[in-house]
Amino acid sequence: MPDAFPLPDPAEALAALAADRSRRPVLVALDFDGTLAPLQDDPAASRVLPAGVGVLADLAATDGVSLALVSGRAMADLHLLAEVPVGTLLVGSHGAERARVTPHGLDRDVVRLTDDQADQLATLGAEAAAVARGREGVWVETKPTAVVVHTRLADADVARSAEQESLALGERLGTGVMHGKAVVELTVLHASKGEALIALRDEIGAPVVVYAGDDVTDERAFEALGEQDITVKVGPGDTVARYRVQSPEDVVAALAQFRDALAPSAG
Ligand SMILES: O=P(O)(O)OC[C@H]1O[C@H](O[C@H]2O[C@H](CO)[C@@H](O)[C@H](O)[C@H]2O)[C@H](O)[C@@H](O)[C@@H]1O
Repeated sequence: MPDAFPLPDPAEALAALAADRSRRPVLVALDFDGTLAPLQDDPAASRVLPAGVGVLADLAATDGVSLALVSGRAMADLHLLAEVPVGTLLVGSHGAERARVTPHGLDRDVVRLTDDQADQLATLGAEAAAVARGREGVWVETKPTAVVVHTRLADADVARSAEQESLALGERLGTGVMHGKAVVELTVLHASKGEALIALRDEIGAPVVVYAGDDVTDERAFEALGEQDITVKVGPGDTVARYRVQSPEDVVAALAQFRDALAPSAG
């Protein structure tokens, strides 16, 4: 099916960026699920595409490039599943968790909830479990700052009613609500991929950010970036990104081309 909103492929913009040494360091920031890792019924089965593993390692080792993963995943989950190279910056829980991969494990900021927030998380968990109860294929994931109602395995009408109830629950008891791909996420902390990305860019002093993502939460990141940045929507759907590719395989191919174009001028 043709895209309702056709957007150019990022290849040309990435090639121009690679050729321009004045625009370093570049922050290459990537979403995980649906961007580097194809979507799975079981979130524990998600992995970076095999062809992407080496490309990420090469980018992380390239002078003038900082690599970051910016994900809704809980930090521990992201670190375990993504297996990214030392030096990679990790943003988890949509911005609520931050870490850097070191040779000895994660150097991380631990999220501390107030007593009230911990109570709120427990209540959301219990109420979300009540939404899932009796609905085949609906289940609840618990993260340090959120609970997530998953509906990917449910029939369409079951999924729809579970998502509607979850959204209402979030409005009633959550601090934030996010409706992603077959998930409704109910959070007890305000967090945004956009704010996290801008904080990373400022810390690194990157004049250009390359960001790719596939889901509605990635729109917060696209919105936070500017004309000088390269924002890439993965797959179909409305977006404020400037470029589009169709799949995680396309993301890896674009990153490989970027890596190759950077190489001659890296020394
Ligand atoms: O920001 P992301 O890296 O894209 O993470 C967002 C959510 O990812 C996970 O859910 C999504 O991926 C699952 C595995 O492919 C899929 O089953 C689910 O339907 C997707 O929504 C994760 O489970 C969530 O906690 C993340 O917020």
